Amino acid sequence: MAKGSISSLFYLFTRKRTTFSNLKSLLFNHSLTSSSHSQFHHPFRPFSTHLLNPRCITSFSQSLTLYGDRTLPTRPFSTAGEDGGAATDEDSQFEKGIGNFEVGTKVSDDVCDLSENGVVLDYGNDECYSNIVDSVECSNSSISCTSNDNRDDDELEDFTHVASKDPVELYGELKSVEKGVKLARAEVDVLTDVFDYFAKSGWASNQALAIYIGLSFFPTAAHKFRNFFRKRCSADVAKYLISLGPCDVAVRFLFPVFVEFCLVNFPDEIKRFRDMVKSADLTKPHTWFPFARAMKRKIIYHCGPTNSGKTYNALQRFMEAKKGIYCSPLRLLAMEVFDKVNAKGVYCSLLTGQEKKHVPFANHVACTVEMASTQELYEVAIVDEIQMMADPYRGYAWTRALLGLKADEIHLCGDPSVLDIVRKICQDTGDELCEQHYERFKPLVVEAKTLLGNLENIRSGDCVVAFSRREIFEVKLAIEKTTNHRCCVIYGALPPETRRQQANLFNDQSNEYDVLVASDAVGMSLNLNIRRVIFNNLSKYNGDKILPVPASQVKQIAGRAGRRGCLYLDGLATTLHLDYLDYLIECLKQPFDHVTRAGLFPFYEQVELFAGQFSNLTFSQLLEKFGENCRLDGSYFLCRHDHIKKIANMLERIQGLSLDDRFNFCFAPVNVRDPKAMYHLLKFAAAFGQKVPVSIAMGMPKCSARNDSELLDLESRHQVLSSYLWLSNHFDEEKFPFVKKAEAMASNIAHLLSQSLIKANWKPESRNRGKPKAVNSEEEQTEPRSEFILKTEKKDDGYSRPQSPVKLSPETA
Ligand SMILES: Nc1ncnc2c1ncn2[C@@H]1O[C@H](COP(=O)(O)OP(=O)(O)OP(=O)(O)O)[C@@H](O)[C@H]1O
Repeated sequence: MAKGSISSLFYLFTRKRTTFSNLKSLLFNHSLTSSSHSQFHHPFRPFSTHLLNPRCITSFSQSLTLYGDRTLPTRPFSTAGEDGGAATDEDSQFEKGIGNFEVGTKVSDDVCDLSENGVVLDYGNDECYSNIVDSVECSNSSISCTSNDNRDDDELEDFTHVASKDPVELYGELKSVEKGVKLARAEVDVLTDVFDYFAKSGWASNQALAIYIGLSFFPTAAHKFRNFFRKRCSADVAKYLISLGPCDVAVRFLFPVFVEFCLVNFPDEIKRFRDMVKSADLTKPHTWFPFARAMKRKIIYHCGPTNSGKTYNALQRFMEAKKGIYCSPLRLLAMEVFDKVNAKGVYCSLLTGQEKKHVPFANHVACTVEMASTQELYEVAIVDEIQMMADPYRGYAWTRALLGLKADEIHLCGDPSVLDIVRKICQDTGDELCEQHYERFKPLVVEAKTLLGNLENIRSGDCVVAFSRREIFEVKLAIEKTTNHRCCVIYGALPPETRRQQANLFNDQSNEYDVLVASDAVGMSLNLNIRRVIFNNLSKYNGDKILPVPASQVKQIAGRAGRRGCLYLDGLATTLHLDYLDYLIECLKQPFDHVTRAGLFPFYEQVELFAGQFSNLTFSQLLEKFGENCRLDGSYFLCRHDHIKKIANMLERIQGLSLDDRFNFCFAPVNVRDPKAMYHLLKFAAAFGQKVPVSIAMGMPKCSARNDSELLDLESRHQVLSSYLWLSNHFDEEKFPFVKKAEAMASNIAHLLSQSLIKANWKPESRNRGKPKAVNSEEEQTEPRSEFILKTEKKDDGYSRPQSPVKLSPETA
């Protein structure tokens, strides 16, 4: 008997007694020793790569170096959504992958015909296949013999001529064969095991990604391949595989033939998966703006701390230019620039998500950064607060502006934290970068005495900074109770008009409102007559836990004191309590962070392209899948979009919305933690979906707030109107015919809010019971009430004294 046959029989004898798990451990042992038999079984053959993606070649050659090692090669690209960790858990990956791609899968005729063509053996159907697998899985007997990997050399037939066969040639031979060799049932069982092993191979499925066989489609492809192969394979090839048994060596022998098979038989599936991968490709974002790339742009980075004249200088160039755009992080700032520039005789329009104020003959526009046009040509563009490109939620808007603005000169204003990343981006875009470094006009002095925990030490021109709405009103109440000072308040949930009114009230020296109590919303660019910034505390709730306020933010806020042009010579910064002083000093001493990645988010067109690959996913699932599958360069991160998914989920059951509509609705500015705002958004979307004019469906309060819940109600109502106006600007205006009414209502409510704040002297309530509304910047956050109270010390005056962040978090100790 030939050596090969002996070894086959030997294998066949043992396989029936092998449990599936033992088979796995056997294979594990086998793979550890596989290098030893590679020398006589399978001189590793290069397979045809002329049709393959270069990635395939790279990853395949990587795998060569790992040959005989159990480590799986690095996946060529991120497909976490499909395999969820294929490299580490082959079985679970196999389970996960099965069937997902089956929907709509079209197998070419050649493959479909196989079942009717030249059937030699009778177990090519799925039932038989699963029975065979089951029989292996159900067997409980343990292994009592060694695997074929441990056989003596002289037991083995020489299969070098098979092992070294060119895969294209081998595939050609298989294709041309009418009828394969007739095998005994036991031999067929072995072959089935070999192909079963192949179908479950993490290595093979991973490598197949390089020819765009997705992980979910891989089992189907492997199954078709098995049918094809088994019915057409020649005696020597069959014997060779039987002699190998189910092992990595067999997988590596089969894989190149499998590649040829897939390229011929699954062009549609390959194209579909390639399109999906391509559509989730966010690499090289600078190439998304070919017109901007065709321009010779000069980037001027005005780089320095707060109050150093960066924006002032950039605005000088803006006003000199024939045509300019100013991109602001906040509506409020866009409005300020709009007013300032027009006051200087330079016609300038205003464009924010909520309002369009077109000034006749204006060539300039002040807009919020998300609204910046990448179509228009400008002489000068300003992108203010450029460090926001690292913002986890909104960073993409700054990145887009930097990459896409078509302007001869682009002035970036911001701190140095994103300087490195801007340098890198300019290298990619080929733009000239010119750095202008600035120093603060006035020194910032830290008052070591602090307020010793006593708000009676408040002085005129002080700004107390607190990090939640509740705290702001508590502090205001305490100051007004214990001193003769009156307080203005500024926080993110207030409409820009109200914030502006409060800022003017504070800046105006002729009234009694000489103290400001504000959230970190005060940190961005507002020009305020602040003598001293006092941190009420230096910890804030980040939506998950209470953490120390980051040093960059502390600097930005403290920097508001003593701005050029204000009444006070020096800028002072201190804390309410001595406990915080060290942390404040530490923050102010710290150099700026060096951010290495900028935010990115796909355009609608990219999401639409991606959506084309999946017919049955909801928009939220689509975003999830995109997030899992997208590829990014090392210089970028995908911006967080939890709030978008939240809205997407809420709108899921609304009929009549296209993908485009959903995308737009999900970007509407709404506090996802405000049930009233969410409810109205849902109503707007429902009406829009029914193709009826979207009405505001909300009454107008008659008077200013008399308590905190009425104040909260006004804030919510303003936000609903703000969403309505935003939607009217992002959809066909005919669908939102009550714009004028919404504008009037919003303006009235902003006025009522201003009036309410002047007399507000009540204890703060929370919007959601147990979850007080935080007011930190534009991105509102909430904090768990119970946790917060737990971490504060109640004082006799009813004012809560928070603990030092150093005590709250060991990270800062
Ligand atoms: N050359 C100047 N002449 C007159 N006023 C100036 C000059 N430079 C700056 N200012 C004023 O100084 C204040 C701070 O300037 P600016 O807003 O440009 O600083 P910044 O560095 O951009 O600060 P931030 O980062 O906080 O916005 C502004 O009120 C501005 O009008």
